[in-house]
Amino acid sequence: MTTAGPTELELRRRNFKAQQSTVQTRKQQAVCVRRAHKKYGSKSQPNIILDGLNMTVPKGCIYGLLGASGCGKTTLLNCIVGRKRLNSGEIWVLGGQPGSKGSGVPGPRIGYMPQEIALYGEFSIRETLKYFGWVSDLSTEQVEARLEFLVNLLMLPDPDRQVKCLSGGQQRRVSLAAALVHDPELLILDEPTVGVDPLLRQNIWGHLVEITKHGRKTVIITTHYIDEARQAHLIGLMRGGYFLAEESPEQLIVQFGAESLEDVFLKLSVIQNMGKRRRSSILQSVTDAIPIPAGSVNEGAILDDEVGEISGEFGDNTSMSGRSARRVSIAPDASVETIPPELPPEEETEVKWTDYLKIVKWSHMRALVWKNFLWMWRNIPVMTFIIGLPVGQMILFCLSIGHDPNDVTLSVVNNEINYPMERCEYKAGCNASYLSCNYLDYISNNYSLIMNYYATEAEARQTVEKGKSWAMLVVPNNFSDSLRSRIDNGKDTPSWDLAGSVIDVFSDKSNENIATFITRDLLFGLEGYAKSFLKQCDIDPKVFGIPIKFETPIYGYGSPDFTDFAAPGIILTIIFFMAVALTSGAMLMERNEGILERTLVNGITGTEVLFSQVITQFVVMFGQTTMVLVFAFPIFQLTQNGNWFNLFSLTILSGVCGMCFGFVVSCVCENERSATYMALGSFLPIVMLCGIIWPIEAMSPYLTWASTCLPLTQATESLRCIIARGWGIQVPAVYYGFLSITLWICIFLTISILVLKFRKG
Ligand SMILES: Nc1ncnc2c1ncn2[C@@H]1O[C@H](COP(=O)(O)OP(=O)(O)OP(=O)(O)O)[C@@H](O)[C@H]1O
Repeated sequence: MTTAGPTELELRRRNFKAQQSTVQTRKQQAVCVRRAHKKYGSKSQPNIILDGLNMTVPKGCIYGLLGASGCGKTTLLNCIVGRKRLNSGEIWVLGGQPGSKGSGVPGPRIGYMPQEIALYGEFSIRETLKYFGWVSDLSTEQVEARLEFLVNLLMLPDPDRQVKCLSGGQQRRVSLAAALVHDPELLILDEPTVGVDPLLRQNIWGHLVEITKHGRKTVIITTHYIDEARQAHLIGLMRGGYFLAEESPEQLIVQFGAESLEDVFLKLSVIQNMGKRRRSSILQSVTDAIPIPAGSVNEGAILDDEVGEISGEFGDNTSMSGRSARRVSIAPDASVETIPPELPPEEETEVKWTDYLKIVKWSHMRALVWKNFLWMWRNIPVMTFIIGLPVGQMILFCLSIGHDPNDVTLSVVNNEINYPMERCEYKAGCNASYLSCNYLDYISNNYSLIMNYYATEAEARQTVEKGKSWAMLVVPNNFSDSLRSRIDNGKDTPSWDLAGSVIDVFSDKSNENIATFITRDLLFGLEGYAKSFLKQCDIDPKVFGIPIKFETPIYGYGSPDFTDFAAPGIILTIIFFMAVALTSGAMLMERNEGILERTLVNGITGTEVLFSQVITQFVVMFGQTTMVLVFAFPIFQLTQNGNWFNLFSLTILSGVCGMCFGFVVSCVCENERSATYMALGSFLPIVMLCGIIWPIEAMSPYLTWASTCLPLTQATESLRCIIARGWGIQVPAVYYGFLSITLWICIFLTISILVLKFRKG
């Protein structure tokens, strides 16, 4: 669609006047790009995308950015909206440099529609527009009014339908509506008409023409339908990192005597290619055969494909770099010298020092937190799983870790009895014939050991060697008599009785834990049996006991309990890593679907995104922590002698710490896969080094030092002190845990904020 007759504004758009390139003139454009260089890839293999590109978008125009796929249009737009950084060059947007304080860019002055859909599939159209409207400081009533208008303009379906249920074309229109909802000064649309039918495309262009009519709004649009760009006031034809031409479509068509813009683009591309090979005489003849309108092409592009400026800059066309000054811009109509007086005023925003102190904006926080909760509400099965998962892990821990092994089999060769003719059974009394049978019976009854009897050592040894039994016990044939002699004679016991009163144990120590349990049971069992036997003989049991007595412990448990030892570390680890997974997952989802980029262009800051996630995830973590603690203590009866508040707050802090680590993971990693590697890669070191499953005192001295600095080490020790010793916050071992984890939260948050701030392009 074209407007009838040249308006004053159109005249202005066509009028160029050579003048000095000053910051002043650059600030007066809607967008002004100078000597832009942007490359991806490494130093040795750079992929140069923008190569000295100049671009001038006057206020109040529709600027069509055209070029082949992959030529760098999206990259250029991302640099303009402040989401990517140039390697060198300058960009001015609405009078300021993107990202500088007070420029308003990124912010609600811009409406940005990225190439990807970048919307929340679970939200309805209404909710989507409400979110983007709120982000841009609109009230709910204003959003509703705009919604009605945009539904009509873009022929959107019922606003209460969910975005994920719409067709691809409908989703693109919702995405466009989200960019238009706050009626911004500068609209940047990356291929808004892809997949849109011709009638609707016409509507969209009609709307763009309408909003730019009064010169207050500016539109930059990329499209693959080159001919629809005829409705733009200016077009930039991009190729090889710079513009082949930057001119009004009518003028280009006239100058090149072409039928369509597509023809112009083809001609310019051929000319540019020929310039690259101008030393070839064969190609030179072809070049000569193509009619080139005088002064209409970027000579620099022909002469030297490394250089890049072509801009016929609106009121600024002498601003060429040394290199690009060799180029000839597409000539403006030099006959017209006047510039209409009322250029849109220069945007100057005063920056107060207090602005630097404002970390978050409450309207932004409201929109973000509302959006996060709405997403959760729409994903109840996912959320149930997320809250239920730590509980499941805790139940598994309580059921599986730290308990004594059951039914451990031992192979016994008792040479005191004539096996298999005779049975080895308990016989009461001081004069019982086989004390070994009484001892083995005592052990079987009091410990979870199963005795299997064999006639020969060879048979018994085979069972151990084949893994059917964990140890072989060999009882000497005169064990009972020798033991009695030992008790009766004390230090005068003959050496044969000393040797004859010893049961030999041959263990399978391939499983250290089970071997240790067997050793413990045999020793404690012997002590227990000896005491009962001595009592039956009216002898003081102390005679046989070792001269050390373990009284009731001051803290902790009578018998070693690994479940209670490991529980504090396990609780903190579960909550920490669930938060890592949840946060990095949520952030990466937003980032990779382009939603985060879009939100940041709307003026939301990385810090606000982080804080909103902190608030939302905190609620989730609260639920997770409560459930985990309920299952660990009241239900599974793990020891808890301490203050519930301290226990709860330290667990929550570990979740917050995990959340902040999740932010770091999502900021540093490009995709879910690298995030998974990073999270998994950190899991085992933390579990191994933080004293969760083994005391840090047992580590090598250097590791002990390193371990002390890790996020969960002090916290685990602190939690152990709280629940096992019942210590309060005033005790250093307890508050060190709180301090260390708080310090880690600050470190992770700072890293995330810095990475979000500085990692662009
Ligand atoms: N993050 C990135 N890292 C490395 N290369 C990139 C990155 N983003 C884009 N590129 C490369 O930069 C070039 C320009 O990409 P860009 O998306 O800007 O092109 P485009 O003109 O918008 O293409 P299209 O019209 O197909 O969307 C492409 O070759 C692309 O592969």
